[in-house]
Amino acid sequence: MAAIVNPDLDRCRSQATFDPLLLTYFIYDGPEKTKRRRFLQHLALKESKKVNDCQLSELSKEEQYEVALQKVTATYRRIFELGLQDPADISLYRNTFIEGHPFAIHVLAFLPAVQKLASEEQKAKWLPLIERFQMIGTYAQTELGHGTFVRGLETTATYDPKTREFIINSPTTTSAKFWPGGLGKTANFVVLMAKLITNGRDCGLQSFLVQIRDLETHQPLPGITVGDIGQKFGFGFIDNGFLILKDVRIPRDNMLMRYAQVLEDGTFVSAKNDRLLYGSMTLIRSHMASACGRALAMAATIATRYSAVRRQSEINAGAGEVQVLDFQTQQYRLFTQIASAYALLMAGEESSAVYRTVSSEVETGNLQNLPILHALSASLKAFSSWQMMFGIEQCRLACGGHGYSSASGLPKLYANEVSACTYEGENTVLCLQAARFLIKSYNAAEKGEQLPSLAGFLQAPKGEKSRLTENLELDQLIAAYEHRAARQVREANSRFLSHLNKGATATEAWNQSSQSLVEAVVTFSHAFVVRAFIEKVTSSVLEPSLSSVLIQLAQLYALHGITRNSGQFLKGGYMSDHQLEMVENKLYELLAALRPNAVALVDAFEFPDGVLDSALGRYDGNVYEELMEYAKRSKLNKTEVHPGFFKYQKPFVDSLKSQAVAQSRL
Ligand SMILES: CCCCCCCCCC/C=C\CCCCCCCCCC(=O)SCCNC(=O)CCNC(=O)[C@H](O)C(C)(C)COP(=O)(O)OP(=O)(O)OC[C@H]1O[C@@H](n2cnc3c(N)ncnc32)[C@H](O)[C@@H]1OP(=O)(O)O
Ligand SMILES: Cc1cc2nc3c(=O)[nH]c(=O)nc-3n(C[C@H](O)[C@H](O)[C@H](O)COP(=O)(O)OP(=O)(O)OC[C@H]3O[C@@H](n4cnc5c(N)ncnc54)[C@H](O)[C@@H]3O)c2cc1C
Repeated sequence: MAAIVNPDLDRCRSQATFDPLLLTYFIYDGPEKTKRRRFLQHLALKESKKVNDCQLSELSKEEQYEVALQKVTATYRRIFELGLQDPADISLYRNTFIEGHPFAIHVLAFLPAVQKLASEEQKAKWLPLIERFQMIGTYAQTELGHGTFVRGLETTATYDPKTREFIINSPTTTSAKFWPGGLGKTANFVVLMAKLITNGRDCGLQSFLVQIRDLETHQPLPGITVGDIGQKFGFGFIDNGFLILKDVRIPRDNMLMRYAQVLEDGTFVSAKNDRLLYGSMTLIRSHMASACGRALAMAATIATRYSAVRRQSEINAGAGEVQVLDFQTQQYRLFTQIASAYALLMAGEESSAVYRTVSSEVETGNLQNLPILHALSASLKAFSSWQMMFGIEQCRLACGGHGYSSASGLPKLYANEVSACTYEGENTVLCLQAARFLIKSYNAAEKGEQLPSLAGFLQAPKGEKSRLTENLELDQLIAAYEHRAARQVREANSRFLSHLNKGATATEAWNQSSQSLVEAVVTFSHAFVVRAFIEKVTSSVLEPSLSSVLIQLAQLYALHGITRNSGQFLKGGYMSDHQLEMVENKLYELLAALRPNAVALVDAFEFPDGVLDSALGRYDGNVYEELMEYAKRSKLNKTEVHPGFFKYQKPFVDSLKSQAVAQSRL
């Protein structure tokens, strides 16, 4: 029987000025892919429930790990049975079946690392085993003492030409591998980053395939100490681990030898470019804007549906309590996050496309565009994870008290997803990497050299004024963001030069201008996202009713960024006070204009209830019934009177009672 939909939510849906199905097609690349998506999600949810219907967030870390392992093995069993081949189908099916799991790094980093770093011969030997989970691995780079500064890693791999083996050691406490996902209890192999020493010479960081556990007993192999690192902020279902290696011998063939090699006699043949070693990090970073967009879209769906159901306070006295979605402040909070979610999804498509182009060039030995890919993937990873982090928290706050309850699904979403600001490179550090590219490009532009299109905005003439009018011309919005980015890069460069001129070394001057450099990179990424959003919307063939709403959303995204960073747009008189005031007025107008479409805009993401896992974000809006059910399921309600009452509370109260009686007798 179809559930009765909350009437307020129903009315919101009927007010939409466009067909949300057309938007779903736009998001998921057409009717065919949407149909397939629905089919796979339906199948995954049905089967997932059969395997285990408990909520991971209600379990202890140990229980979460076990259930996640149970579910991920069932997921992949079904994936093989169904014969799913397309990576997009596989990740959709898996991510619907289970929210997170201990095989994540096997799939996302171990497999790609072997694909990218192993020779053809090595790939032929290992990939079939890895793909069929006969080898389960993780990516072991970070150590207790170093994550960011990869050149500072201390694990050593010393070549012994007599036995043609590498001897792997963790020589210090800080050299223990620490954090790799799946290392704690799951993996039996690692791709290990270690300092290669051969013929007495330190040849820098290289990658090695190391077996750490017996394939039958799963016991650590001799010389291996391995375990889980304990409770974390989120990600309870992943066993991030530590690993200490003592005189562990691996055959020479286990160095991943696609780019660099050690010959039998110990001669080192270096790679054409050392940075190719970082390929699997670049892969994940390139896809993170989409992942962040998805997470923010989930939060925005929950908070928007709830805000349509929640009635509180009156706007006009005596006219009855309104849906909280009618408050302008709520619209500002939520519609800007809906816009951000769409913006990150569009930018993610663009950065994945850049990844595909450049990585196929790299495959053919053309490394010319690698710095561009590195700068884009690093900066966009940082920008999108920061926007997502801020956005999910805004959505949670927008749900008032119930947003603080785990029933909302928002605390766990935040706790899991916020890690994206740290893993695959701490955000600030990645911004500083992208800053190197921008500063080099800026200086090249000053010399009149041709720039890659990604940095083309640096060539725009200085001293321009914004021509943005009340029509909110899309090209003028892009121009405003690119002008701002160019100016921030110029300012950061000037700061750097002024420190140099005062006698600082280049590295000191870089450090003294680094906050300014990070801000310049943020403005660069922001401009990239604004352009990607606008170009995607304007270059797609859309029904006018849909296109006008998406344009409003893109305008809202751009105007919101201008108002939040108005100082940077006013600098040098680029925008006038009048224009800024107009931008603010237009932003408020857009909030009102988008109000009838808010629920349809989030419905179009088509997150099934089983994926949102939120009492507040249910499609049918039966929020209060579900909150009450959730409360009743609390483990504390299993007994009417908790044993703690007799153990602690009553003795305490009684002791005070008898003391009071005793005192009254004095
Ligand atoms: C069909 C597609 C399938 C897609 C599958 C992927 C899907 C992914 C979706 C993901 C979404 C959700 C996932 C959720 C699950 C959780 C996953 C968690 C995974 C976590 C894994 C990890 O965290 S692994 C560890 C990551 N560690 C880091 O990132 C370390 C950060 N540090 C560094 O990268 C480097 O050390 C450094 C760059 C900061 C410094 O390096 P170094 O000391 O060597 O150098 P320099 O600063 O001197 O720079 C030297 C020059 O090299 C250039 N450089 C640096 N890095 C790169 C690179 N990656 N590529 C190219 N070039 C690079 C640098 O710019 C310098 O150049 P110059 O300026 O010219 O000198
Ligand atoms: C959930 C999770 C999963 C992970 N999974 C894996 C995995 O599978 N495999 C793996 O190998 N690792 C993994 N990691 C480790 C992760 O990649 C590192 O934690 C990350 O790269 C940050 O490095 P760090 O911890 O050394 O931070 P630090 O570099 O110590 O950062 C501390 C502070 O110092 C600042 N800082 C450091 N260097 C600079 C600099 N040069 N300039 C300016 N500021 C600087 C940072 O900005 C930050 O504010 C994971 C981490 C997490 C949280």
